[in-house]
Amino acid sequence: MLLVVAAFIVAFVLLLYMISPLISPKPLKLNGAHVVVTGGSSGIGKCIAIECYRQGAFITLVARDEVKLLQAKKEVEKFAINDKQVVLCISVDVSSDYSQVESVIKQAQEKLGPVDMLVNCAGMSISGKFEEVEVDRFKKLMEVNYLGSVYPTRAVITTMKERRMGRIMFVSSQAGQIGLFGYTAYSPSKFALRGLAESLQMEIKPYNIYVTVAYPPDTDTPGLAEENKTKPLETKLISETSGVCQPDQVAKIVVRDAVQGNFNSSVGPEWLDAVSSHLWNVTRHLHHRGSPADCYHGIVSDHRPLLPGEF
Ligand SMILES: NC(=O)C1=CN([C@@H]2O[C@H](COP(=O)(O)OP(=O)(O)OC[C@H]3O[C@@H](n4cnc5c(N)ncnc54)[C@H](OP(=O)(O)O)[C@@H]3O)[C@@H](O)[C@H]2O)C=CC1
Ligand SMILES: CCCCCCCCCCCCCCCC(=O)[C@@H](N)CO
Repeated sequence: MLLVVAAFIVAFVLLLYMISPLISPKPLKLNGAHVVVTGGSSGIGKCIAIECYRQGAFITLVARDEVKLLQAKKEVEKFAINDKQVVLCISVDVSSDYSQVESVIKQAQEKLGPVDMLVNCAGMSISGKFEEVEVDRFKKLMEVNYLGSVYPTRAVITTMKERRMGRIMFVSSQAGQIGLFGYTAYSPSKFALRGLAESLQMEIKPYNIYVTVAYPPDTDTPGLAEENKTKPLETKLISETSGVCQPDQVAKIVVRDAVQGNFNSSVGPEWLDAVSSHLWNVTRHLHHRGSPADCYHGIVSDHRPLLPGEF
């Protein structure tokens, strides 16, 4: 009798253990993990690398400019918590040629072991009115922001599936949740990441691999400073409603979410999530008076802007 009860208890615990990954994944242990960060030499990517390093990870920084890479490596190394930790630098364009990306990922795995977490943060932004953005920029942004995330992901996925573990982060943007004035070239490249992430997550959940999509607001980085040089006033005014974050704050939030295996990682005001899912309706209402950006045009051209209650 006692034996039967014991057997039941063992079976029950075993069952719980088996289904536990279906309920919520086991957090990834960053201590000793190998984290690859594309775009790791600057801005948000560099802060993500630091955040992981200070939790004991081994880091591979991926970007093009070797001088910036070495500079970033030195900065990251200041946050070591033990003397075994390593920061590896790899110079490659993540968007141009898959075989190159595949071969540098292979090199990184030979040096620091299989990739436990891939952070796709390499990216760029161009803003401007649709007809003023050079036509070839639309292609460029899709290449860097979208294909530049597909290639590294493709290069790590087989090993992750074999090992039945891993994390993949895509750094989208709030402009990847809602389309905004001035972002006709940028937003679609960030929306694309969500389609990729959702489809991929469905395929790889059975392999205990978790995908995170991060949606940061404007963040104080060299990339933002560059973008601001040519940003239309309307875009500035709209973006201001969401504020400007510091890259180390963003890094903390998105790394925590990736470690926990959360699919969405929103940074900044919670209300944006709600707005984004209802924006289509909001837009439809606004069309009685003009496009959503018109309320911001209002600010610019001294017409009375729409108030929230008037939507
Ligand atoms: N800052 C912001 O306001 C926000 C940024 N984001 C997104 O976060 C990510 C990082 O932005 P941020 O930190 O501002 O950018 P930065 O311009 O400061 O850094 C971009 C990084 O990506 C690398 N990179 C760019 N293109 C390539 C490429 N083709 N191949 C390899 N590496 C490349 C750069 O190095 P190198 O040039 O040497 O290759 C650099 O390390 C981007 O994807 C951006 O869209 C999202 C929301 C807000
Ligand atoms: C009618 C309802 C109106 C809703 C307003 C919502 C406001 C959202 C502001 C979004 C800011 C976009 C930041 C893009 C950041 C980015 O990715 C670039 N900076 C990259 O360099």
